[in-house]
Amino acid sequence: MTAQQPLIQVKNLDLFFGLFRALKDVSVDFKSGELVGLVGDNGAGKTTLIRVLCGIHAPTKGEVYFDGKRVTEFHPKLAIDQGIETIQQSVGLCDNLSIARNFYLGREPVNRILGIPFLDFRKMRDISTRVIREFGLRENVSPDDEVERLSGGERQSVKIGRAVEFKNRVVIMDEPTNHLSVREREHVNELALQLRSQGLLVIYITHDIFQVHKLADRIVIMENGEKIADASTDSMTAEELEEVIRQGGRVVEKREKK
Ligand SMILES: Nc1ncnc2c1ncn2[C@@H]1O[C@H](COP(=O)(O)OP(=O)(O)OP(=O)(O)O)[C@@H](O)[C@H]1O
Repeated sequence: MTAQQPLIQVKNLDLFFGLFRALKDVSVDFKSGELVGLVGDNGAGKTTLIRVLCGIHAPTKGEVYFDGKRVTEFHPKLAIDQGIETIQQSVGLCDNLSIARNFYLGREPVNRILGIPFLDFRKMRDISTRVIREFGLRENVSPDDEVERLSGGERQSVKIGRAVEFKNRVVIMDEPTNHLSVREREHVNELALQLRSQGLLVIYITHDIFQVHKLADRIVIMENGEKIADASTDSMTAEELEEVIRQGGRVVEKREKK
Protein backbone atom coordinates (compact mmCIF):
# COMPACT_ATOMS: atom_id res chain seq x y z
CA MET A 1 0.00 0.00 0.00
CA THR A 2 1.46 3.37 -1.00
CA ALA A 3 1.26 6.40 1.27
CA GLN A 4 -1.52 7.93 -0.81
CA GLN A 5 -4.01 10.48 0.49
CA PRO A 6 -7.01 8.83 2.12
CA LEU A 7 -10.11 8.73 -0.05
CA ILE A 8 -12.28 9.26 3.03
CA GLN A 9 -11.19 11.04 6.18
CA VAL A 10 -13.42 11.14 9.21
CA LYS A 11 -12.31 13.61 11.88
CA ASN A 12 -13.64 13.82 15.45
CA LEU A 13 -17.15 12.79 14.48
CA ASP A 14 -19.95 13.01 17.01
CA LEU A 15 -23.54 12.08 16.32
CA PHE A 16 -26.43 12.44 18.73
CA PHE A 17 -29.86 10.86 18.38
CA GLY A 18 -31.71 13.18 20.74
CA LEU A 19 -29.69 12.97 23.95
CA PHE A 20 -28.07 9.66 22.99
CA ARG A 21 -24.48 9.98 21.76
CA ALA A 22 -24.20 7.25 19.10
CA LEU A 23 -20.76 8.33 17.77
CA LYS A 24 -18.11 9.68 20.11
CA ASP A 25 -15.17 11.58 18.65
CA VAL A 26 -14.55 9.03 15.89
CA SER A 27 -11.58 9.65 13.59
CA VAL A 28 -10.65 7.18 10.88
CA ASP A 29 -9.11 7.21 7.40
CA PHE A 30 -9.93 4.93 4.46
CA LYS A 31 -7.81 4.60 1.31
CA SER A 32 -8.63 3.43 -2.21
CA GLY A 33 -7.64 -0.18 -2.84
CA GLU A 34 -8.14 -1.16 0.80
CA LEU A 35 -10.53 -3.69 2.24
CA VAL A 36 -11.31 -2.54 5.76
CA GLY A 37 -13.28 -4.66 8.21
CA LEU A 38 -15.56 -2.64 10.50
CA VAL A 39 -16.45 -4.74 13.52
CA GLY A 40 -17.87 -4.42 17.02
CA ASP A 41 -20.76 -5.63 19.11
CA ASN A 42 -24.42 -4.84 18.52
CA GLY A 43 -25.06 -1.14 18.95
CA ALA A 44 -21.36 -0.24 18.65
CA GLY A 45 -22.06 2.46 16.05
CA LYS A 46 -20.89 0.72 12.85
CA THR A 47 -24.07 1.31 10.87
CA THR A 48 -24.38 4.87 12.17
CA LEU A 49 -20.85 5.64 10.99
CA ILE A 50 -21.44 4.27 7.50
CA ARG A 51 -24.79 6.04 7.32
CA VAL A 52 -22.88 9.30 7.72
CA LEU A 53 -20.58 8.25 4.86
CA CYS A 54 -23.53 7.45 2.60
CA GLY A 55 -25.30 10.69 3.45
CA ILE A 56 -28.19 9.30 5.50
CA HIS A 57 -27.18 11.01 8.73
CA ALA A 58 -25.42 14.35 9.16
CA PRO A 59 -22.91 14.40 12.01
CA THR A 60 -23.61 16.62 15.00
CA LYS A 61 -19.94 17.59 15.16
CA GLY A 62 -16.74 16.79 13.30
CA GLU A 63 -15.70 16.65 9.67
CA VAL A 64 -15.77 14.25 6.76
CA TYR A 65 -13.49 14.68 3.73
CA PHE A 66 -13.98 12.84 0.45
CA ASP A 67 -11.03 12.92 -1.92
CA GLY A 68 -9.54 15.76 0.11
CA LYS A 69 -12.67 17.94 -0.08
CA ARG A 70 -14.77 18.67 2.98
CA VAL A 71 -18.27 17.24 2.77
CA THR A 72 -20.63 20.05 3.72
CA GLU A 73 -23.96 18.51 2.75
CA PHE A 74 -25.08 15.03 3.76
CA HIS A 75 -27.56 13.51 1.35
CA PRO A 76 -27.78 9.95 -0.08
CA LYS A 77 -27.99 11.25 -3.66
CA LEU A 78 -24.76 13.24 -3.22
CA ALA A 79 -22.99 10.19 -1.82
CA ILE A 80 -24.17 8.07 -4.77
CA ASP A 81 -22.99 10.76 -7.20
CA GLN A 82 -19.57 10.65 -5.55
CA GLY A 83 -19.48 6.91 -6.17
CA ILE A 84 -20.36 5.51 -2.75
CA GLU A 85 -22.54 2.38 -2.95
CA THR A 86 -23.88 0.46 0.01
CA ILE A 87 -24.63 -3.23 -0.28
CA GLN A 88 -26.96 -4.54 2.38
CA GLN A 89 -28.61 -7.93 2.57
CA SER A 90 -32.17 -6.76 2.65
CA VAL A 91 -32.23 -3.51 0.69
CA GLY A 92 -31.06 -2.14 -2.64
CA LEU A 93 -33.16 -4.23 -5.04
CA CYS A 94 -36.85 -4.09 -5.99
CA ASP A 95 -38.18 -7.62 -5.96
CA ASN A 96 -40.89 -7.03 -8.54
CA LEU A 97 -38.57 -5.54 -11.16
CA SER A 98 -36.33 -7.41 -13.58
CA ILE A 99 -32.61 -7.83 -13.05
CA ALA A 100 -31.98 -5.40 -15.92
CA ARG A 101 -34.26 -2.75 -14.38
CA ASN A 102 -32.68 -3.25 -10.96
CA PHE A 103 -29.25 -2.98 -12.45
CA TYR A 104 -30.02 0.52 -13.72
CA LEU A 105 -32.25 1.57 -10.81
CA GLY A 106 -32.19 5.38 -10.70
CA ARG A 107 -29.72 5.57 -13.61
CA GLU A 108 -31.96 4.36 -16.46
CA PRO A 109 -30.45 5.01 -19.90
CA VAL A 110 -32.73 6.96 -22.19
CA ASN A 111 -33.12 7.05 -26.00
CA ARG A 112 -34.77 10.06 -27.56
CA ILE A 113 -37.04 9.56 -30.53
CA LEU A 114 -38.34 12.85 -31.99
CA GLY A 115 -37.22 14.45 -28.76
CA ILE A 116 -39.36 12.12 -26.63
CA PRO A 117 -37.41 10.14 -24.03
CA PHE A 118 -37.82 6.32 -23.99
CA LEU A 119 -36.07 3.89 -21.67
CA ASP A 120 -33.28 2.12 -23.54
CA PHE A 121 -34.28 -1.46 -22.72
CA ARG A 122 -31.81 -2.96 -25.19
CA LYS A 123 -28.87 -1.29 -23.45
CA MET A 124 -30.21 -2.31 -20.03
CA ARG A 125 -30.53 -5.95 -21.16
CA ASP A 126 -27.17 -6.12 -22.98
CA ILE A 127 -25.07 -4.63 -20.21
CA SER A 128 -26.82 -6.46 -17.40
CA THR A 129 -26.50 -9.79 -19.28
CA ARG A 130 -22.74 -9.34 -19.56
CA VAL A 131 -22.43 -8.36 -15.90
CA ILE A 132 -24.57 -11.16 -14.51
CA ARG A 133 -22.48 -13.72 -16.42
CA GLU A 134 -19.25 -12.10 -15.25
CA PHE A 135 -20.46 -12.12 -11.65
CA GLY A 136 -21.37 -15.76 -11.63
CA LEU A 137 -25.15 -16.00 -11.91
CA ARG A 138 -26.56 -19.30 -13.22
CA GLU A 139 -26.64 -19.79 -16.99
CA ASN A 140 -30.44 -20.03 -17.05
CA VAL A 141 -30.92 -16.67 -15.31
CA SER A 142 -32.07 -14.00 -17.76
CA PRO A 143 -31.90 -10.20 -17.31
CA ASP A 144 -35.70 -10.20 -17.72
CA ASP A 145 -36.23 -12.35 -14.62
CA GLU A 146 -37.57 -10.62 -11.56
CA VAL A 147 -34.95 -10.47 -8.81
CA GLU A 148 -37.41 -12.29 -6.54
CA ARG A 149 -36.26 -15.50 -8.32
CA LEU A 150 -32.62 -15.05 -7.32
CA SER A 151 -30.80 -16.66 -4.44
CA GLY A 152 -29.29 -14.43 -1.73
CA GLY A 153 -25.81 -14.72 -3.25
CA GLU A 154 -27.08 -13.89 -6.72
CA ARG A 155 -28.85 -10.82 -5.40
CA GLN A 156 -25.60 -9.66 -3.83
CA SER A 157 -23.83 -10.34 -7.14
CA VAL A 158 -26.26 -8.02 -8.98
CA LYS A 159 -25.52 -5.24 -6.49
CA ILE A 160 -21.76 -5.80 -6.66
CA GLY A 161 -21.85 -5.98 -10.48
CA ARG A 162 -23.76 -2.71 -10.51
CA ALA A 163 -21.13 -1.07 -8.29
CA VAL A 164 -18.35 -2.14 -10.66
CA GLU A 165 -20.19 -1.19 -13.85
CA PHE A 166 -21.00 2.28 -12.60
CA LYS A 167 -17.40 2.80 -11.55
CA ASN A 168 -18.11 3.25 -7.89
CA ARG A 169 -15.15 4.29 -5.79
CA VAL A 170 -16.40 3.00 -2.45
CA VAL A 171 -18.44 -0.09 -1.75
CA ILE A 172 -19.77 -0.45 1.77
CA MET A 173 -20.86 -4.01 2.45
CA ASP A 174 -23.10 -4.23 5.51
CA GLU A 175 -23.31 -7.86 6.67
CA PRO A 176 -23.24 -8.97 3.01
CA THR A 177 -23.11 -12.70 3.69
CA ASN A 178 -25.86 -13.04 6.32
CA HIS A 179 -28.19 -15.93 5.53
CA LEU A 180 -26.05 -17.14 2.61
CA SER A 181 -24.87 -20.70 2.01
CA VAL A 182 -21.16 -21.47 2.45
CA ARG A 183 -20.60 -21.47 -1.31
CA GLU A 184 -22.49 -18.20 -1.82
CA ARG A 185 -20.60 -16.61 1.05
CA GLU A 186 -17.30 -17.55 -0.57
CA HIS A 187 -18.50 -16.14 -3.87
CA VAL A 188 -19.51 -12.79 -2.33
CA ASN A 189 -16.18 -12.60 -0.48
CA GLU A 190 -14.30 -13.29 -3.73
CA LEU A 191 -16.23 -10.42 -5.31
CA ALA A 192 -15.24 -8.15 -2.40
CA LEU A 193 -11.58 -9.01 -3.06
CA GLN A 194 -12.13 -8.40 -6.77
CA LEU A 195 -13.49 -4.90 -6.00
CA ARG A 196 -10.43 -4.19 -3.89
CA SER A 197 -8.06 -5.41 -6.61
CA GLN A 198 -9.78 -3.02 -9.02
CA GLY A 199 -8.73 -0.18 -6.73
CA LEU A 200 -12.03 0.41 -4.95
CA LEU A 201 -12.25 1.05 -1.25
CA VAL A 202 -14.28 -1.72 0.37
CA ILE A 203 -15.65 -1.25 3.90
CA TYR A 204 -16.94 -4.59 5.15
CA ILE A 205 -19.17 -4.69 8.23
CA THR A 206 -19.64 -8.04 9.87
CA HIS A 207 -19.94 -9.97 13.11
CA ASP A 208 -17.95 -12.83 11.58
CA ILE A 209 -14.50 -12.05 12.96
CA PHE A 210 -12.76 -15.06 11.46
CA GLN A 211 -14.15 -14.41 8.00
CA VAL A 212 -13.22 -10.72 7.98
CA HIS A 213 -9.78 -11.36 9.42
CA LYS A 214 -9.02 -13.54 6.38
CA LEU A 215 -10.33 -10.93 3.94
CA ALA A 216 -9.38 -7.51 5.27
CA ASP A 217 -6.16 -5.50 5.14
CA ARG A 218 -7.14 -3.60 8.25
CA ILE A 219 -9.73 -3.88 10.98
CA VAL A 220 -11.45 -0.97 12.72
CA ILE A 221 -13.14 -1.94 15.98
CA MET A 222 -15.97 0.09 17.49
CA GLU A 223 -17.47 -0.10 20.95
CA ASN A 224 -20.24 2.08 22.41
CA GLY A 225 -19.86 4.68 19.66
CA GLU A 226 -16.08 4.92 19.95
CA LYS A 227 -13.29 3.61 17.76
CA ILE A 228 -11.26 1.46 20.14
CA ALA A 229 -8.77 -0.08 17.71
CA ASP A 230 -7.53 0.28 14.16
CA ALA A 231 -4.95 -2.32 13.22
CA SER A 232 -3.68 -4.19 10.19
CA THR A 233 -4.73 -7.84 10.08
CA ASP A 234 -1.02 -8.80 10.01
CA SER A 235 -0.56 -7.30 13.47
CA MET A 236 -3.35 -9.24 15.19
CA THR A 237 -4.62 -12.81 14.99
CA ALA A 238 -8.34 -13.46 14.60
CA GLU A 239 -8.38 -14.78 18.19
CA GLU A 240 -6.80 -11.56 19.49
CA LEU A 241 -9.29 -9.54 17.51
CA GLU A 242 -12.15 -11.50 19.04
CA GLU A 243 -10.70 -10.92 22.50
CA VAL A 244 -10.48 -7.15 21.94
CA ILE A 245 -14.15 -7.10 20.93
CA ARG A 246 -15.16 -9.31 23.86
CA GLN A 247 -13.29 -7.13 26.37
CA GLY A 248 -14.32 -3.80 24.83
CA GLY A 249 -11.47 -1.28 25.03
CA ARG A 250 -9.83 -2.92 28.03
CA VAL A 251 -7.38 -5.16 26.12
CA VAL A 252 -6.30 -2.23 23.97
CA GLU A 253 -5.80 -0.03 27.04
CA LYS A 254 -3.66 -2.76 28.69
CA ARG A 255 -1.56 -3.14 25.55
CA GLU A 256 -1.00 0.60 25.32
CA LYS A 257 0.07 0.80 29.00
CA LYS A 258 2.90 -1.77 28.48
N1 LIG B 1 -32.24 6.42 14.12
C1 LIG B 1 -31.87 6.18 15.38
N2 LIG B 1 -32.47 6.79 16.42
C2 LIG B 1 -32.07 6.56 17.69
N3 LIG B 1 -31.07 5.73 18.04
C3 LIG B 1 -30.44 5.08 17.05
C4 LIG B 1 -30.80 5.27 15.67
N4 LIG B 1 -29.98 4.49 14.90
C5 LIG B 1 -29.15 3.87 15.76
N5 LIG B 1 -29.43 4.22 17.04
C6 LIG B 1 -28.72 3.75 18.23
O1 LIG B 1 -27.34 4.03 18.06
C7 LIG B 1 -26.54 2.96 18.56
C8 LIG B 1 -25.62 2.46 17.48
O2 LIG B 1 -26.41 1.76 16.53
P1 LIG B 1 -25.79 1.14 15.21
O3 LIG B 1 -26.92 0.61 14.41
O4 LIG B 1 -24.89 2.11 14.58
O5 LIG B 1 -24.93 -0.05 15.81
P2 LIG B 1 -24.20 -1.25 15.04
O6 LIG B 1 -22.80 -1.29 15.53
O7 LIG B 1 -24.39 -1.11 13.58
O8 LIG B 1 -25.00 -2.50 15.61
P3 LIG B 1 -25.50 -3.86 14.89
O9 LIG B 1 -24.29 -4.71 14.71
O10 LIG B 1 -26.45 -4.40 15.90
O11 LIG B 1 -26.16 -3.48 13.60
C9 LIG B 1 -27.51 1.92 19.08
O12 LIG B 1 -27.64 2.07 20.48
C10 LIG B 1 -28.81 2.24 18.38
O13 LIG B 1 -29.93 1.88 19.17
